[in-house]
Amino acid sequence: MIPAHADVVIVGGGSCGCVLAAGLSDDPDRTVLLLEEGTAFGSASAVPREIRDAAVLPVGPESPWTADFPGRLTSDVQATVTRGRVLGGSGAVNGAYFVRARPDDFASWPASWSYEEVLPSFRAVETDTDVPGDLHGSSGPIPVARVPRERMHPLSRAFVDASESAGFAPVADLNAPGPDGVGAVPSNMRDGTRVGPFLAYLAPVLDRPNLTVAGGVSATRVVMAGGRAVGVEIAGPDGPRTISAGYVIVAAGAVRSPQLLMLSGIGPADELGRLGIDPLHDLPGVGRDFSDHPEFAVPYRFRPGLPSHTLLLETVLHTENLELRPYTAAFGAAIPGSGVADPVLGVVLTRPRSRGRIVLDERDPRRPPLLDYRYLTDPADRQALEEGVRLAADLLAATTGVVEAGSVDARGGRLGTSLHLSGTCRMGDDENAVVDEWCRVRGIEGLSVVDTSVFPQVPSRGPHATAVMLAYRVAATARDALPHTV
Ligand SMILES: Cc1cc2nc3c(=O)[nH]c(=O)nc-3n(C[C@H](O)[C@H](O)[C@H](O)COP(=O)(O)OP(=O)(O)OC[C@H]3O[C@@H](n4cnc5c(N)ncnc54)[C@H](O)[C@@H]3O)c2cc1C
Repeated sequence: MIPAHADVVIVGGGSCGCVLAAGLSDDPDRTVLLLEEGTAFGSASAVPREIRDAAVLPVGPESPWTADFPGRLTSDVQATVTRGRVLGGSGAVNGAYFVRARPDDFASWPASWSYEEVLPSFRAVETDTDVPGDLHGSSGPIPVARVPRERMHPLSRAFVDASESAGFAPVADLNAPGPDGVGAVPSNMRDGTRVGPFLAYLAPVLDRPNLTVAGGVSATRVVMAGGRAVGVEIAGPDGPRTISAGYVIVAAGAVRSPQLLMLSGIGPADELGRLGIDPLHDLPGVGRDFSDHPEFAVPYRFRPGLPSHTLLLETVLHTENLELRPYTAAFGAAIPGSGVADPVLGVVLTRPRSRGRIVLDERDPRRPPLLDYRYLTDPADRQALEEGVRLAADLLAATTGVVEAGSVDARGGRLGTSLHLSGTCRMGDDENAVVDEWCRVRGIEGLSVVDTSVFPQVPSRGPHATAVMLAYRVAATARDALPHTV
């Protein structure tokens, strides 16, 4: 049963929402209500096999665990952008590549988020099963493991060999600061099971009497009174109603968090007014200047007879502004229904300069918004990606087992997105910042946004480990400050 009031209401049971709900309900004197639009599992054992299997991304067109959004990558490339819609969120359906942001990524964050400040939280969330030492955790709930070189798919091994022959250095631990090179992907998995924030953080505490998790419930508006968030309007199986809240945390992900703020009258006032939304609080940065990694797919075929079902990505090469990802499984095998028969070498721009924005649907702002990426609008991005594609072609030509490498022109290499959307409600103190350094919405009491929306920009690596670290650290910091019942 959904209570009429909770001390803290968290909107969105995704990667960050699960970690926040576990951290904040750790205090038995605080009631916490977690609202998730997708399916909520009542226990770890209720999680279906396709969500557990780290070799499969359960995100195809038929997936019941995702929501799709219209995306415009460039003026002439459209895309469907997938996000998790299930307890565990995008972290329940993702590639299980659990890599930390680099120390220099935190230069764009407030000083309280320097690499030195966040390292203890990176350590606290993980148990690294391969690498001992001070850089890694040994008692956190997320297991981090790598496929050793000798057990990699022959294609991954051959790619590592080709990279090293081309002069790139081997890197033993991609989660350690240090020079770029080629190394094994750190994955949040144990014995082939994807262990995301639901299984790691929330499932073990679901029986707490002060924690309610409600699935199939969508927050439609944050209710405001006198400059303060006082509740959440929801739509669920029992129809619409309002929940009162001592504090509201929006963790609906980088698409839906800014949309929910705007539907609540928090955002660029002129734009909200045009859409018929009463602008309660002018924050021009909501939904603006987001960043994500453009990813160009170079198709290839490898010698018949090699294993086809494997972890999708076992090794990557980092160099300057690029990540090269030799996906070993055909996307058709790893993403049911994707229809992509050949494996691809992904060429990712890790520090893109171009910025995009979320555009609400003028017909009805409650409909899925358009993600206008404006990829490659900065000429430096286009040039770097083209260099990456040339490097990919050279490395594929030198990779033993590759029998046909798609020339990008001939086989139609494709521009896509890595699905690492960040920065739609940026942290900071400039006029376009939406939240302060502790994720509190600027100028409003009782309201925070805690998810990848608040990253000042997309990290130069996948964002998942950084998202979990963020939620863990915010929960730990807010533990005493947020409302309690007694
Ligand atoms: C297919 C895919 C593969 C990826 N692979 C990787 C990878 O291998 N490595 C990596 O580092 N990153 C990867 N990412 C990115 C990473 O998983 C995400 O950045 C991260 O999980 C985002 O966490 P979040 O908490 O910000 O949002 P999410 O995990 O997306 O959570 C948002 C949650 O809020 C819920 N919600 C939304 N609106 C409402 C509402 N109004 N009311 C109630 N609930 C709502 C959603 O259903 C969802 O469960 C991938 C992403 C995708 C989609």
